[in-house]
Amino acid sequence: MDKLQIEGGQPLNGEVRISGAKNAALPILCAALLTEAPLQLSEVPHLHDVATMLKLLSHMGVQVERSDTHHATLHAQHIAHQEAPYDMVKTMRASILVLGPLLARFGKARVSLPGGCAIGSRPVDLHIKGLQAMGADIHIAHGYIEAHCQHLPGKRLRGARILMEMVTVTGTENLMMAAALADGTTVLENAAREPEVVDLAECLIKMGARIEGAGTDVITIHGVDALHGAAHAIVCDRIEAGTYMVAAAMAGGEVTLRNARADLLEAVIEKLRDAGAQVTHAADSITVKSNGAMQSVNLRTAPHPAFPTDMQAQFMALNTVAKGVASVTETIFENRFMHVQELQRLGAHIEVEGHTAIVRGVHCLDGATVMATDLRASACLVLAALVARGETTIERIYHLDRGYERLEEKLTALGARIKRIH
Ligand SMILES: CC(=O)N[C@H]1[C@@H](OP(=O)(O)OP(=O)(O)OC[C@H]2O[C@@H](n3ccc(=O)[nH]c3=O)[C@H](O)[C@@H]2O)O[C@H](CO)[C@@H](O)[C@@H]1O
Ligand SMILES: C=C(OP(=O)(O)O)C(=O)O
Repeated sequence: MDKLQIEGGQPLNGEVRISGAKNAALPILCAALLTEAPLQLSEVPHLHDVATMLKLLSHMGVQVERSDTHHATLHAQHIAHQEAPYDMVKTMRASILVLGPLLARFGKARVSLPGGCAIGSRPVDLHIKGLQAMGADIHIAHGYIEAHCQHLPGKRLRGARILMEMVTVTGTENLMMAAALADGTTVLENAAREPEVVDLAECLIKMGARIEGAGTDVITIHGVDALHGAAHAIVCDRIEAGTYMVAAAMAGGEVTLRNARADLLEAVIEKLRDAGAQVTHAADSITVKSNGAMQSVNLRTAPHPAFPTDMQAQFMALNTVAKGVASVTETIFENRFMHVQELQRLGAHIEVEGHTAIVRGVHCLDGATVMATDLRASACLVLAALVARGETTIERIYHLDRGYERLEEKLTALGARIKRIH
């Protein structure tokens, strides 16, 4: 299994190009299932999760053509199986995103239940309830969600008003895709406002969907009979961008992110400024300048546009070496403090009380061997290692490859001493 070895203490300087967003690419790849015409995608990030999704879609019969690593054309003309098997779903929860499109276009779907993961139990009950409100007949058998709408007129889902009791990102995306081909109008209330939901809506609109309100908490979808092909560039990854911004703030130096949008990162930029970093931006770039001396920042995760849970672990790393005491509260996932124990191995002072971690900044962290447990926990350990004294070895880095494209190459170009050991 690959490991990362990082020699801490180098400032970061230069430019880094941010890739397309994993969390936008995954639903948009599934949107290809909604049409028999080709969907041409650019800015597709080169990530393990994207490869897994393409494997799942190919298994169903989608033809995938790659002209290079960042372009993919998906053609879902002939779908042989409307099924997502356990072996594929268990490695990537976002596989649940095939459920809405399959049911909407083919009137049936069989998708393995995703089950829990390191950060929490992550049920999909709201995806199921929403599809049931649209008339689908759904039951769970042998660990699979078995859904059909053969009994409905035209074997089509029907539009419905759906009030989602919690804000769910993939739940909103699944229902928006299903509603795009439903008979009548669907109104999603308490919808997720994340930029990745907006990017999916923009792609669906290019494919002929009639969607209003994406980016607000009420999304209205007027179902159409069929969607057509389109070309779409995936929005930049705000979480990858945020991770490099925290790296620059902690390590000190001046880093410019290209293909990055400050308007998608307002809560993160505000916290970085509170911590003492200088952040400036242009239309599609962000620059972070820092002398490496950070102040502690309190934070509380919540749905967009508030502070994202996917940046919580990275800011925990920042707080471990900042001046003062910070409280970090996680409100989205029940078990997203797996990095705390590993940060403690590097000398961090952190106490966890329920959903809040109290972090007392220390003068310096010391390199050690640590283990990555999930995607953002892994990123947090990389950030801590960049400023720790001596060498840190991070084991189980396959989690990082799910969500960060060429991480060690990008950091090396900025001046970090980091290498992958196979
Ligand atoms: C592929 C993708 O886009 N992943 C992101 C997506 O995950 P994902 O879409 O899985 O996360 P959700 O927004 O659905 O989860 C939010 C909360 O709602 C709960 N919930 C969700 C659905 C449901 O049917 N029932 C239920 O109780 C979850 O357990 C969690 O506590 O949004 C999360 C929250 O911003 C991010 O951390 C993930 O990076
Ligand atoms: C939790 C994450 O992803 P996923 O929902 O794909 O597990 C993440 O991107 O931080």
